[in-house]
Amino acid sequence: MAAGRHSRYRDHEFRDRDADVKPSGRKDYYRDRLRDGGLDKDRDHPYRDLRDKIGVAQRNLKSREVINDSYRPPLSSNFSGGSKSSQKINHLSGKDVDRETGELSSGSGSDDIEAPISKIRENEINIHENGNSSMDSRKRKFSPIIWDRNDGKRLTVANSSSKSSKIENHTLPPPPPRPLGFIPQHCIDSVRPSGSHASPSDADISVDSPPALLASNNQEAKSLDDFEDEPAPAWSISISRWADGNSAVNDGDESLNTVVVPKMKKSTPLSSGSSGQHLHMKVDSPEPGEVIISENSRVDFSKSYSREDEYDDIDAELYRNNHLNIDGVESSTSDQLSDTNSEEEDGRSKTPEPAQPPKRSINMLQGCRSVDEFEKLNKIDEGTYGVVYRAKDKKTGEIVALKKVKMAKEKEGFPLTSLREINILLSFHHPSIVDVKEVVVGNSVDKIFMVMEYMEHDLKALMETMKQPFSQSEVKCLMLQLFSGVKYLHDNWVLHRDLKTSNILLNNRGELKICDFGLSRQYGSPLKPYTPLVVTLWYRAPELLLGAKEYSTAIDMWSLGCIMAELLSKDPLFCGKSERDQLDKMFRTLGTPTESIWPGFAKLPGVKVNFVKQPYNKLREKFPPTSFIGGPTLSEAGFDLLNRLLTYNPDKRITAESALNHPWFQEVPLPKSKEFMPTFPAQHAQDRRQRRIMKSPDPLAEQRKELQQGDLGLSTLFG
Ligand SMILES: Nc1ncnc2c1ncn2[C@@H]1O[C@H](COP(=O)(O)OP(=O)(O)OP(=O)(O)O)[C@@H](O)[C@H]1O
Repeated sequence: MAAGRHSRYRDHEFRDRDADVKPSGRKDYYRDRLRDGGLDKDRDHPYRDLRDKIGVAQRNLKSREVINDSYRPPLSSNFSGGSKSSQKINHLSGKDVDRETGELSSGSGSDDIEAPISKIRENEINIHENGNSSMDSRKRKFSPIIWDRNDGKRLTVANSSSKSSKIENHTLPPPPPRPLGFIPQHCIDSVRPSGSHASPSDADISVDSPPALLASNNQEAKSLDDFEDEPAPAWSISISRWADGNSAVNDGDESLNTVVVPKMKKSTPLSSGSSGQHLHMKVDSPEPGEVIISENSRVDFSKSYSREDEYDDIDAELYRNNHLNIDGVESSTSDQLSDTNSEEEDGRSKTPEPAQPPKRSINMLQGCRSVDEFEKLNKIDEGTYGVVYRAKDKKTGEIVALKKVKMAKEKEGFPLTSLREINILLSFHHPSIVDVKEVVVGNSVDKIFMVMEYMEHDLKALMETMKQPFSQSEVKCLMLQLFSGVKYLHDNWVLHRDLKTSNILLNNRGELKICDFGLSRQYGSPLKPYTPLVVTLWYRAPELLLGAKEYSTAIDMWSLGCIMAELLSKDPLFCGKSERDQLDKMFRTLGTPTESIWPGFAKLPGVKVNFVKQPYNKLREKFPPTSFIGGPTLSEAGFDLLNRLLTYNPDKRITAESALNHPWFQEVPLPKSKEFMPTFPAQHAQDRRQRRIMKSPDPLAEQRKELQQGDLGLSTLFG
């Protein structure tokens, strides 16, 4: 039956697989609605091992595997989800049991547990199993060793499976070693002291200009880069902190945290003999002890190594400035930052240098192809961190998305946000996370592009073209994929921190993928203060809006609640114009929180502001069980899930794992199979952003504005 329906579907419904022909998506969409709850047991595995096609990425992937194998401790099987012991633990603990501290899971949520919902997922919905069989071997290639950052000792993993039906497991395991990104193994080998098992986070990279790059750049020099639609910044080394090239990078602290860009002018071809051209940067997501925020939120690696541990990153820097402002320190941010810098410089000159870990060098760009190997088709969008193009791989004809790392005003190094995004996306493999195939370079190393699988839509732009919102079964299909992707992120100690409908991509095979990891970061235990200025305003959790100093995976779950509501109604749930307005709108709908429903609420920095006092949760009015006026409706179970996502107390907010097992997904209408999701005309030729009607204030734009104003965004809430 299902197979028959499947093939009929294929006969009738054109899927825009090559992304170049426009199907009559609207017609398909409404016809598909009739198939709500239709199940398909005869599905293929859409997960395509794209990296196998891409030589560079494949090599790098292999490198990461080898790297991590070399770090793998005897405990590793406990993390794999495949060992008997871990199965036993999971069976004993049951599906509601909190995830074990430090457990690494493939993200399916059903690795080891036989539960009705996992059967549905495996046999009917076909969302997770696509990743499962392959995911076991393709999950993030991190070593499961947990490192204590302070002393570098290996930590054991507690089998604490405390049961709690009310408090959701947002407790944090210690972080894993940092991903090594696209670092070739031989480079690691060459710099790792023999027998050393130092945490990868200590590693440092030095980048030589790759032969492939050098060759291709000769060709590139002939013509202007196709993808240059903005004047490329002349990345003048002379104005860089690291202008001194080799001397700078070999100098004390700076050698550990420096990005040095080759001495190269825009159209100067690299010569194959340019062995002196190095790009030095930290291997990992540059978090601990290395970042000073500059005007453009870029990495200033040169100053950072000796920073205090608790203020060790761009987030912490922002947080510290917030904190100082809260305490009433009167100084403009720029003053503050320059003061901080000079203090550190002073400190460095007075205090004896601590022993530095051994320097590690790596050839980061080795093997990168040239962007000339792609034909630009059109610009898709221009965001805060980059311009995204639709392009065609000239060799394979494959349509891809190219995200160009924005460095327009970049004077001082590679943007932190992009570094994190590249690192995370290259090390993550999950059906619900956008796949970055490789990194390619333009005619100079200041033009770096991420090559991603092309997705026809983002949910924001898509919903703006839809006359009706998604049906409940479609929303279920989308939310299951979303929860699955977010569970994978959280299981791997990453907070996305910018989940919103424009960062959720959908292709015409019904596959949803999370993109834009520019604000994401690894988190660890104990929590450190991070900036509350993350997450686009409309999707920002109340604890962030109220200035909580520590936050966790629950912030992403709040965003998912806003997204679920938006998918059901087609309109953003809370469209605040400012932080205060956002809270106001939230409280008017969900009720003003109290200390009894959210212990600790009264102590949050923002609570002193007088907000509307509204004692009732009126969310049900927006999503009633039935509607005679055609508004969005939601069953009891659906409303329960939405309420659990939009729970004020972050400790009680539902986790991605629990959400995947929520009864809403088991009741009719059942989640629609991806195969039966509607298709929509791909509007390739249009810049999605220009089409957007409603935009939420962007967190990075906010941060910049507030940095310029020197009040770091607290003026609205903190006086
Ligand atoms: N792989 C992809 N395929 C198709 N479109 C994509 C892809 N990746 C991103 N896009 C489009 O480009 C837009 C911007 O991408 P992205 O969010 O990664 O950039 P950004 O500069 O970080 O944006 P923002 O300012 O919203 O944070 C997305 O909203 C989406 O419409």
